[in-house]
Amino acid sequence: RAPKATPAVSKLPELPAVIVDPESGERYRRGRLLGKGGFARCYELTHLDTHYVYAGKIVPKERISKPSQREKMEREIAVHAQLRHPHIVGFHKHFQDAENIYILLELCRHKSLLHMLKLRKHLTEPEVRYFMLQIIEGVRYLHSHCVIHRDLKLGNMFLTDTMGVKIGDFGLAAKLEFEGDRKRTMCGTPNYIAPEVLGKIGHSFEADVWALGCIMYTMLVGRPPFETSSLKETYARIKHNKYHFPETLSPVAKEIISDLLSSDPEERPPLEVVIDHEFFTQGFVPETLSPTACVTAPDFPI
Ligand SMILES: COc1cc(C(=O)NC2CCN(C)CC2)ccc1Nc1cc2c(cn1)c(C)nn2-c1cc(Cl)cc(-c2ccccc2C(N)=O)c1
Repeated sequence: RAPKATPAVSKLPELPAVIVDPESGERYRRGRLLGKGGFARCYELTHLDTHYVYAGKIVPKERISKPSQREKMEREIAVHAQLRHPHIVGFHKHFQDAENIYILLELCRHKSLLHMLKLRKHLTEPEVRYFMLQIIEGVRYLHSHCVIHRDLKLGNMFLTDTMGVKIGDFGLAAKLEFEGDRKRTMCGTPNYIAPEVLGKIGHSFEADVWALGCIMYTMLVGRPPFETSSLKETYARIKHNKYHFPETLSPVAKEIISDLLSSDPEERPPLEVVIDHEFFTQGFVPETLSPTACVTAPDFPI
């Protein structure tokens, strides 16, 4: 029998070294590839006049040829463009040319919490207090603007020069249209998916609170609470709320994480209650963190 032909994956055309915004004529030098996510490739883009450096997400139009893919891209831009907050990644502008869609975002030079955790294995409680308080402020801002992020995860928590946290990647975000509105579908699979999203019974802001519980557990323990080698088993553990705490975790950390990981969305505390929990009020919170210290394992527990 003739050998099976390998499916041809269309090779993307080389991107130009200088990218021009057709409407404004502004030019950007394309620097190094920072990473890939979904259909996007992310490069350092330097404005040739101001020399300002952006994280430029570039999406080839041929990769989003279906109407549903185009609508998803347009929704991500529409949601992110309206947001402005110290703990939300800055949205500068977007434009397109014949081949690509370009989204210019705030560059976060210390990458993300995912990169940091990979170097550190797990973080200390003071560091988790420092990062969680900023992430919670960002999520409170989103919810106050009727936006559910729906894919809060360490890889979307970007770190600035001063180790500040900025929430990014609004590719799965949704805007609720009215009080009590609930979403029943989602195109794409969040990393820390809540039980009500799995059960397709309708989800809202509480799905983000669940993800915050997963993020906090992962930073302290070094692995996600429901992680297994099989997606089916992971989903079964989420549905049955099956996870364990290592003995090393303090009782207050266990208590707030358990609240955030309540199976019933209505039992998860509102974020204004979370920040008043003893874990955040009774423990040392660093004013600042040093970039170098953060990415090297401490010799002693701080
Ligand atoms: C200097 O700033 C950065 C350096 C690096 C870096 O050194 N990456 C190295 C990874 C290993 N390879 C071999 C060499 C490059 C990563 C992110 C940076 N900053 C940054 C990225 C940003 C944003 C703001 N700031 C925003 C907003 N979005 N993204 C963004 C966008 C997309 Cl499409 C992918 C990813 C992405 C990059 C890598 C892994 C994971 C991801 C991910 N999906 O988050 C990130």
